[in-house]
Amino acid sequence: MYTKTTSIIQGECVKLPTKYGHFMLVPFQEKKTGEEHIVLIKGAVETEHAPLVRIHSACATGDLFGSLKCDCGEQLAQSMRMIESKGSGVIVYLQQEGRGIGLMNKIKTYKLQEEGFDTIEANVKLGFAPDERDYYVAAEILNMLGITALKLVTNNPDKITGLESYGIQVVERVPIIIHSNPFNKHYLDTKEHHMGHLLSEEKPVNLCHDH
Ligand SMILES: Nc1nc2c(ncn2[C@@H]2O[C@H](COP(=O)(O)OP(=O)(O)OP(=O)(O)O)[C@@H](O)[C@H]2O)c(=O)[nH]1
Ligand SMILES: [Zn+2]
Repeated sequence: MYTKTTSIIQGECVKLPTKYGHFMLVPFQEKKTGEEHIVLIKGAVETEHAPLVRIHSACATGDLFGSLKCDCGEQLAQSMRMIESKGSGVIVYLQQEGRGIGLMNKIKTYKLQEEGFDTIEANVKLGFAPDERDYYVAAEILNMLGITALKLVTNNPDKITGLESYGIQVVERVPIIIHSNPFNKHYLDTKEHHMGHLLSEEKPVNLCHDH
């Protein structure tokens, strides 16, 4: 169960004008590991009941270089556009490269994928679970921002259960519609059919009518 022991340091809050809109940026650092995470905030989210939030796991290849092998870069851009057009929301950018296995290992999985393994098989072949992520740090950051309920921008049900296991209430899932390309089609099919990602629905799903 989530406890309020703070294992994270919050840094200075500064303005970050971007091509998607104007945000405030706050860095966070885990005390134990030194790992750094980035939060972008738009609007007075601490006063909203359930602000729009995107929890995004780092993907250097997709987010920085525009790789077509995954949907990460486009999901991040769409989330920022969504928050900008709503006028408020939060991006929590977590250092969880390669679904938590790190860059070196993710690239090893890419090598295995070039040899014909899918994204799950490649992780397992290296001795990892298909997804090694945990959302404790995300929950802690959200708590520090005064956010205990939110609308989550995601297609991944594991993120919802992961956050809820640490006491964050996900009142709605807001899907991100991504169109596949020849380089990520197999990856997206695997996410949809073997990892439970909800890639075909188009409407926001209200998960919580009675709270
Ligand atoms: N191990 C591994 N990680 C990958 C691969 N392709 C992308 N990733 C990582 O997968 C993660 C995707 O992060 P997100 O986009 O936040 O999460 P998601 O599980 O796709 O869920 P939503 O985007 O919220 O729908 C990032 O950490 C990427 O680095 C791959 O083939 N193997
Ligand atoms: Zn990616």
